[in-house]
Amino acid sequence: MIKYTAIILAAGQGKRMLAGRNKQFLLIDQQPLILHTLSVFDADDWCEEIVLVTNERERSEMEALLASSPINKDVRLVDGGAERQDSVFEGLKAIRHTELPVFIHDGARPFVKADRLHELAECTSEKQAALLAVPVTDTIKQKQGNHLTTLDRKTLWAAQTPQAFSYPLIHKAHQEARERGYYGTDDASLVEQLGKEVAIVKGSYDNIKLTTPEDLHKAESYVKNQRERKVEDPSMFRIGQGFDVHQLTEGRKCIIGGVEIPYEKGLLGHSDADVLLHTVADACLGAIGEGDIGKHFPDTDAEFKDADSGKLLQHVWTIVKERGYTLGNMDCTVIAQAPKMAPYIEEIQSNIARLLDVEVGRINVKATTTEKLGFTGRKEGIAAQAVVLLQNNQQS
Ligand SMILES: Nc1ccn([C@@H]2O[C@H](COP(=O)(O)OP(=O)(O)OP(=O)(O)O)[C@@H](O)[C@H]2O)c(=O)n1
Ligand SMILES: C[C@](O)(CO)[C@H](O)COP(=O)(O)O
Repeated sequence: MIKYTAIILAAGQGKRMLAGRNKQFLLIDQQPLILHTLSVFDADDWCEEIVLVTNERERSEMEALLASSPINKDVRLVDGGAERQDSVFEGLKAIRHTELPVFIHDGARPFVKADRLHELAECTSEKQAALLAVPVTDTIKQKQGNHLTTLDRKTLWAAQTPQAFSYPLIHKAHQEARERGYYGTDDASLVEQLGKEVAIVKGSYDNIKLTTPEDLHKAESYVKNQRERKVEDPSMFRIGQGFDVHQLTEGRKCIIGGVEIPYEKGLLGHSDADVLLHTVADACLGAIGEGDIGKHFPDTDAEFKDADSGKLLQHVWTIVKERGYTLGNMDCTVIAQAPKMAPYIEEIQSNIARLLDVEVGRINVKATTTEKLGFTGRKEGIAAQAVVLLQNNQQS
């Protein structure tokens, strides 16, 4: 667990929302926007300190809102400034745990998820500066006069928040920007101005900033959709199954269950094509109702080209754990005419146990041929199946 502090910005006016008042107080699913945002950080054990930057004129209203809210953590209020950047600086001055990485987050982004916060914390503790961002999906044109230029979409990322930094670095970046009279539209840009690298942690397209009235409608339907998907009384156990196939081809490695198996052919795929770890990840996602790995790691995304499937499985497992589940047990079958799997089964079981940080006794891996029948029998490909049983600890 990497502890962090959070500055939540709510001192704007929300002019583009056209609501005649600061959008932070507008209701989404009968709860003010700012409470949705604060509750994410309130629920996150990694978050050690919260500073809420508010508008001087709205301070008493905000205090009253917090007093009657279900937020448990102590939320320290400070008055913001004229521009977002001024508000961040006021927030920075109020932070007490300056030894921890500081997250700067728009109060107007209520849908950021704990798994993104944790990946950001891990990245920041290593790299000093990081932000959540998503690849741009539209084609972006730059207009200068009447002249249009089309930018190379492959290089473009849409910046989100939180943006996270070591405290001394972001304090220095803000201090120097103030001295130069530079105003950026985000905090990472101030660090970029110092010539320092800022790392990207992939965010989610759901992490929208509520800016215009249309965003309010999107937020309402997002919350409604989340509520409908939520199982109010999650059962003690959830079961999931996975199935995957990869083609055997020359010139590729044959990696199964994280073990590189010597064989004349290897498995073809966008990632390292580890058919068994993909199956296990799918079974885990299936058990928590989170779709499949295609949804989380699209094979159109260059980031996952030749990706280590062990890392993908660990990411999936973080999501499972954050939902409060642990592994009951898992049973997997590798369906391969060749290579012979028996010599590698124990190593594969240990590998999966290590990736999930569980006892190896909870993992069973077996292998079968299909008696030379079908595509596996003809050695054209390898298939794998898995079932997992998850146990909900929050219930017990
Ligand atoms: N002086 C400011 C301006 C903005 N913010 C905060 O920064 C976040 C992102 O800004 P934006 O979405 O632009 O919010 P507003 O400034 O409120 O909106 P608008 O620009 O439409 O007036 C918001 O949570 C907003 O409350 C702030 O704390 N202090
Ligand atoms: C910080 C930010 O949310 C990243 O996308 C964005 O730049 C804030 O801009 P705004 O003009 O204050 O909405």
